[in-house]
Parts: sequence; structure tokens; C-alpha cells
Amino acid sequence: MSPTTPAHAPTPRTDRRILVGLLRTLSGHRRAFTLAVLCGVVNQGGGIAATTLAAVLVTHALAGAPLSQLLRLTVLVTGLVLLSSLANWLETWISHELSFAILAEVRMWIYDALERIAPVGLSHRRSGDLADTALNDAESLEIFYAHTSIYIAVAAVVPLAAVGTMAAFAPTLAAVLLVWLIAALSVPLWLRHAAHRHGQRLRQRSAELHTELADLVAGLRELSLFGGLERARQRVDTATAELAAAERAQSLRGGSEQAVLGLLTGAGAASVLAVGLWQSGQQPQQLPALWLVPLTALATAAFGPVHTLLRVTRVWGVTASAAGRVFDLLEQPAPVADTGTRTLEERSAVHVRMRDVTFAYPGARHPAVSEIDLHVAAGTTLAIAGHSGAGKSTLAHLLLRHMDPDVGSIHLNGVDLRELPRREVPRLVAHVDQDVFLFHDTLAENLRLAAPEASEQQLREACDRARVTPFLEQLPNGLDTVVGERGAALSGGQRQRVAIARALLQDAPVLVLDESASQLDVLSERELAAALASVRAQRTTLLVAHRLSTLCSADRVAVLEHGRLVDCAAHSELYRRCSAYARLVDAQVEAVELQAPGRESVRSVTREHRR
Ligand SMILES: Nc1ncnc2c1ncn2[C@@H]1O[C@H](COP(=O)(O)OP(=O)(O)OP(=O)(O)O)[C@@H](O)[C@H]1O
Repeated sequence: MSPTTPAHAPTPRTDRRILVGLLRTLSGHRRAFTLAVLCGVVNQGGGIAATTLAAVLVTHALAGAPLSQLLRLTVLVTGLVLLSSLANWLETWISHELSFAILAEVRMWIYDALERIAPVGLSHRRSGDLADTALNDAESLEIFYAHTSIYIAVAAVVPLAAVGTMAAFAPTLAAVLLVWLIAALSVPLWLRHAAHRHGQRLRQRSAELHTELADLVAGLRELSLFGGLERARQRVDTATAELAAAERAQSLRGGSEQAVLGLLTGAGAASVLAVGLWQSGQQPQQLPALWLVPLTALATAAFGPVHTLLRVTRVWGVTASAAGRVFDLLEQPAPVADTGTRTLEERSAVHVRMRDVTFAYPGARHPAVSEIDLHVAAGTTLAIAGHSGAGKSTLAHLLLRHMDPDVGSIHLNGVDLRELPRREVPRLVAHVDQDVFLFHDTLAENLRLAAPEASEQQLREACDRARVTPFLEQLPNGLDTVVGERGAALSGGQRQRVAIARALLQDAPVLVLDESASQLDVLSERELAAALASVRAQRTTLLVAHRLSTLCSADRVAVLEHGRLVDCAAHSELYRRCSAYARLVDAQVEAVELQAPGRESVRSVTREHRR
């Protein structure tokens, strides 16, 4: 079973909210940002000044100005070009440093968010989609921090400075230029809805393709077993085609934006030239003809920062969509509050009390568990039995505090789980799940997950007690053997024994054991039973039981039906007095006998509990 789906549904974000969110991230890097903007202003401003002065130089040369004056102008133009290049290099360097520093922060925030909302808050998201947010969405923000934010500031300063300079020589031309510059800057505003739509679609399609591929790789074995490879191929093909269509729409809009901007730049320069020509032809002359070429050059160059800005804002839709997905994850509320401050004084003997516990999954019509009242004395084992869907795993998840009861409470030695800090719970309650996850790492490192400081001797002791040692000796490199992705190099039973060794190393006083429902051969079952007995000794255990032998070994068995507690007693007594339990046990025995006729262990258990 998987934990609950949270009710959290992110509200749609406007461009302004996203921009404010992105800029807020910059506030911790004001110095680097200001430096980058300064370099950007010098780079773009120097470029415009060099272009304008080069035009002045040509005009003066044509007008027969003295060589010394031409030389001075040449030195000035060269100096400006060098300064602009240096500023360009510095801007690129600082802005990328800034961007990488912020991206490193964002990635850590994403990691913290994943940790805060796991496991319940992640259950409704596909792992490929989450990986895409953590990697590609975060990566997409690079363009904003390294370019967009800086170019916005530069584009707000440099063209205005160019208009100001022009106003000092020709106020009318400056007014004409200003009108065209405003028109050019408004292009992304006209197209913002399309840009947002295209960007969102592009990021979504890219995430979908990524998720499809991740699913395909993870489920390759099942797909080939059930002949589903062709269908999976078609799904990848469809996702690829949809991504290509989204990319095409994005490029088409980008191309139109570029063409419109080119048109506006040309029209702006032509208007300045036309008005300038008209002014210089007036009597008395309103503008010296010699200024015409430099002023037209200045007008054309003033569009440079706008072109640079629009080159990056063209992908604003993608950035906004990626930022929205990242912010959604960062702002997703934790499924359980972490406000507890109490500690457990006595940790060696912990008893568990469930008081009137009721819990319903969000959107479910009925509670998964209702009014459960249970007590597990310190050091004893309580097995939870019931048909599939009866609420056994839900109780286990509540004890692990993956979620909180809607009504009632769960206490360890009288302390409500909600009163403990969240990080304290794994120190008190260990979990051995039926679906064991092992990292693609050595067996030793997988074991050290529970106790990072454990010595090799301690690892070996835990392996001995959890019956890992017999198969450990067969592994090529013993504890240093890499167990493969998700522990693929080990069998299901072996993985469970590794998980038991891990729980032993974790050394928590309470244990939640979700027993594997799959049937094991007699030898494996015996090994597993011995390992379980070892980890349960002296621990308070809540055992989600599927096997008859495990039910018999528990101190008491609680029977659930449709989320309600039917009865709770020792196995033999329960078998006699509780018809629901008797039916469950009989069904178990018949199923096992059917699968393994004549199996002695089953017969003996059957004889035992039927007495
Ligand atoms: N994440 C979830 N979201 C919504 N409902 C859920 C979720 N997980 C379980 N349920 C529902 O809650 C009820 C109890 O499920 P639970 O997994 O606790 O039963 P179980 O007794 O452990 O079953 P099994 O033996 O098959 O694992 C079922 O009706 C199930 O469909």
C-alpha cells in the first residue's frame, strides 16, 4: 500500500508572482547582482558609445577634419571597445557564478522540501516527474539568474541613457527614438500569454517524456515479460512528437518576435533619420547635417540591449513554468506538523497505546481505520491480521507518523507522537517494509544507512542475527559487494533479511514490521522467521502479518475488518472465540496446503491451532 495523497493543490501562479519569487531569491546575492548589472551597463553602454563615436569618426574623416582629431577619436573608440569587451567578460563570469550559487541553493531547497514532505507528500507524484523538477526545472532557472534578471536591469538603464544623450543634441529625434524603443520593449508584453502557454506546454511535455522514459527503464522487465514493449514504444513516440510540437510552437513564436523586433528597430532608425533629414533641411537649419549619421547610429545601437533582453525573455514562458513547478514543490505543506519538543525519557522499554484512532485518506468516502483502541506492552509483539484492505498498513503508517490520526492519538510511553520532533520518530520506531529499497551501493553502505558510525564488527553481528551471514559468504566481495539497483543482485527474501539487519543496527525500541505477503520456500521462511525473532526480541513490535506461522508467534493478534478492530487476543484463544479470525486462518491454511500439498510445517501448525 502507499501512504496518503495530500489534499494540497497548488494555486495557479501569475507571471508577476513568479517574477517576485525569482527576484526574492536574488536578494541574498545583492553584491554580485549589482556588479553584474554594472558590468552589463558598461558592456552595452560602451558598445553603443563606440558605435556612435565610430560614426562621428567617419563623418569627421569625410569632412576633412585634422589627423590629430581623428587619431584622438580612434583611440577613444578603441578604448571603448576594449572596455566593453572587458566588461562583457566580467559580466559573463560574475553572472554565471551568481547563477550557479543560486542554483546550488535552489537544489538544496528542493532536497529539503522532498525530505519534509516525504513519504506521504510524494506518493501522488511520479518519481520521473519529481526527478525532472529537481534536475531540469532547477536547471531552467539558470537563464533567469545568469541573463534575464541582469538584462532587465541593463535594458532599463542603457536605452534611456542613449535617449538622454540624443536629447542633449536633438530633443525631437530623442522623442522619436523613445516612442520606437517603448514599442520594441512592449513586444514581449503583447505576446506574453502565448509565451506563457508555449513555455508551460514545453516544460510539461519535456517532463512527460522524461517520466515516460524513467517508467520504461524501471519497468523494462515487466514490459518484456508481458509483451508491452511495443505499446511503451508508442507512448514514448507520442510523448516525443508532442514535445517536438511544443518546441515548434515555441520557436515559431520566437521567430515572429525576432522579426517584429527587427522591423521596429529598422523603423526606429529610419524615423530618426527621416526626421533628422527634415530638420537639417529646414531654414534656419534645426540640425547640423554632420550629426545625422552618428545620431542614426546611436538610434540603431540603442536597440541593442532590447534585442539582448528579448533574446532571453523569449524563453520566459519556459522559465516561468519551471519556476512555478519548483515553487509548488517548495511550498507544498508538510503532511504532519513538526512542532513537537518532548523527548522520551525511558527508551529501553517502550509501550505503544493507540487511543480511539480514526483516519481517512483525503477524498476517501470511508475511514481506512476507525476507533482503534490498542495497547502493545513493552517488549511484546502484536500482530495485525485482516483481509486485504482491512487497514493493517494504515495502522503501521500511523505509528511511523507518516500521517496523523484525524481523531484519537498514538502514544509511546504516554507521550503523544505529535509532541515529539519528527526526526525523533525514526530513532524510536524502526520499520521493516515488505518492499525493501536498497541503494546501488555496497551491502555495508546500505546497512550503514541505519547507523553511519557502525564498525565492521557491528555490521557482521547484525548480519549474523538477521541471518544475512549465510548468503553474505556466497557474495563475491562479502560486505563490499555492490547489491545493484534497488538490490537487484539479491533475492526478495535476502533483501528482507538485509532490512532486518538494518533495523537491528538502528536499534529503536519499537518496531513496525510489514511482513512480505509472498510465499517463500520452507528454508527461506525458516531463515526469515529466525531473523524476525531476533529483531523482535526485547522490542515492542507491531507486526502486519500475512503468514500463519507469524500470527502464531505473536503474543497477541488484533483482527481488523473494514478498518475496525474486531477482537484482540492470543492466537489460540482468538481462533476459538473469533469467527472472523478463524475464517482468516482457515483460508490461509487451505491456500498454503493447496500450493504445497503435504507440507509438514503447515500441517503441524494447523493441528496445533485447531486443538
Ligand atoms: N494512499 C491511499 N490513498 C487512498 N486510499 C488508500 C491509500 N492507501 C490505502 N488506501 C485505502 O485504505 C484502506 C486500507 O488500506 P491498507 O493498505 O491499510 O489495507 P491493508 O489491510 O494493509 O491491505 P493489504 O493487506 O492488501 O496491504 C483500503 O481501502 C485502501 O484502498
